[in-house]
Amino acid sequence: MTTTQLTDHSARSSHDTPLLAELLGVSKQFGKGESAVQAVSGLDLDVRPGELLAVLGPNGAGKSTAIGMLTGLTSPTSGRARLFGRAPRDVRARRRLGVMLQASGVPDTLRVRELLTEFRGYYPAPLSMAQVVSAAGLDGLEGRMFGELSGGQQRRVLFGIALAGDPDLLVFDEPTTGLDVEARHRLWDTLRELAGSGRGVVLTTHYLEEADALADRIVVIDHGVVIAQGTPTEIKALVPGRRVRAQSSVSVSVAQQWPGVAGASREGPWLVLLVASAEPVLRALLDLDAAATGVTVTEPSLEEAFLALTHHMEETR
Ligand SMILES: Nc1ncnc2c1ncn2[C@@H]1O[C@H](COP(=O)(O)OP(=O)(O)OP(=O)(O)O)[C@@H](O)[C@H]1O
Repeated sequence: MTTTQLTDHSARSSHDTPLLAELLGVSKQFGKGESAVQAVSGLDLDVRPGELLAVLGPNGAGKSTAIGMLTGLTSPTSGRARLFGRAPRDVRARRRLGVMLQASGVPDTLRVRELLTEFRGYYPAPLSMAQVVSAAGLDGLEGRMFGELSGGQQRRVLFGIALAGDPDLLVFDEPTTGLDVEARHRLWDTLRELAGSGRGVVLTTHYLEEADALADRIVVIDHGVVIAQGTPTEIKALVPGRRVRAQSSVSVSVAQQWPGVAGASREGPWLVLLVASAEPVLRALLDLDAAATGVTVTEPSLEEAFLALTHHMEETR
């Protein structure tokens, strides 16, 4: 996945629609009665040209379901999905969309070149074979059968398939899962290039690091609803600023009552707190337990910050 000469789409996208795709109060229920699962509840989402949008959330949050409704794979139980101002299943909208899903359904016995030729054939103005091969990092793999490729190579082919039609909007469901560090960073470069050329790019990810490194905007979904959205800086500002660790006999339930404590846990003798601001918490800790030792204050990892955000929302819901 190297830098390639992708066509500029900025003029193309913005003249006909300010939003490439939109979910308006969509809900999705799978099954009925006791076994019903409410995967998504009243969710709003929009994607603009030239924007890289990361949809973040824990397992089962509703990310894939939301993406499925945006791309016409699934119909909402209620609410409305629009793709280029049309119903997502309208072929005129679908022609401008490229999707890379987690599961492929691609026949193992087809060769990479055949696959790309077939998918390019579905679109009125596809990228050239050379552009797809270069953008997806498939040089040298064109003659290989899909089923004989490694997991990471197969992901790259799926990426190439998503790009084949030269779409205005690209949707990737966990595109970097299974890629090694180098391949992941190369894919990031290509995703940046795609958004930089005026296309809209939506990706779901579990990796905060990835969303932080790439996204113009992050939407955090949990239990089928949007619990936060904004730039990476805005999202990080929503979550607690410090991690306080101390050997202390103070219980987790007592510490949770202190102002600004968003998360508290115990690791053996250690009390671990995620806090908005360290000073008042340190004061409360030492007031209650003058014998507390080994006190440290550090930046929380993004993982901890994210868990605190989703957990906090759960408690206040
Ligand atoms: N076809 C289906 N039939 C029944 N339940 C489903 C179906 N698809 C999804 N679900 C349920 O809907 C909820 C949301 O699933 P979804 O796949 O959208 O989550 P996700 O955020 O993409 O998760 P992950 O990160 O694990 O991929 C889950 O509880 C899941 O079990």
